Amino acid sequence: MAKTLTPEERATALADLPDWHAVDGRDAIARSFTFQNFNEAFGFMARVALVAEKMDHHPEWTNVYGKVDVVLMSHDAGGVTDRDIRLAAAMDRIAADFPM
Ligand SMILES: C[C@H](O)[C@H](O)[C@H]1CNC2=NC(N)=NC(=O)C2=N1
Repeated sequence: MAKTLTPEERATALADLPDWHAVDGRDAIARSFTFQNFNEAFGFMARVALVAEKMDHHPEWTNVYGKVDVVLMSHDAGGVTDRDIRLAAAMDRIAADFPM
C-alpha cells in the first residue's frame, strides 16, 4: 500500500497542479472541470475512466451537465498518495483535449 504524502510533499505536488486544491477537513485533493456541455463532460469522464481502471485508482466524482467535480484520495492509505497526484495530472492532460 502506498503511503500518504506529508503536508510538505503534498504542498510541493500541488504547486505543479495549480487547478487542484486540498479539501478542508479531509486528506484529499479536489478540482472542478467545466466543459461546454454534457457531451464534452462525459467524453472526458470516459477517457479518465480508462486511465483510472488501468491505474486501478478511481476518482470520487459527480457530474451535472458540463461540470465534473472530482475528489481524489487513496482509500486504502487513508489520504493523498502519489497515485492521486499522478491521476490528477492525467486528468489535467485529458481535459486539455476538450474545449472548456
Ligand atoms: C482492490 C482494488 O485494488 C482497490 O479496491 C483499489 C481500487 N481503486 C481505488 N481507488 C482509490 N481512489 N483508492 C483506493 O484505495 C482504491 N483501491
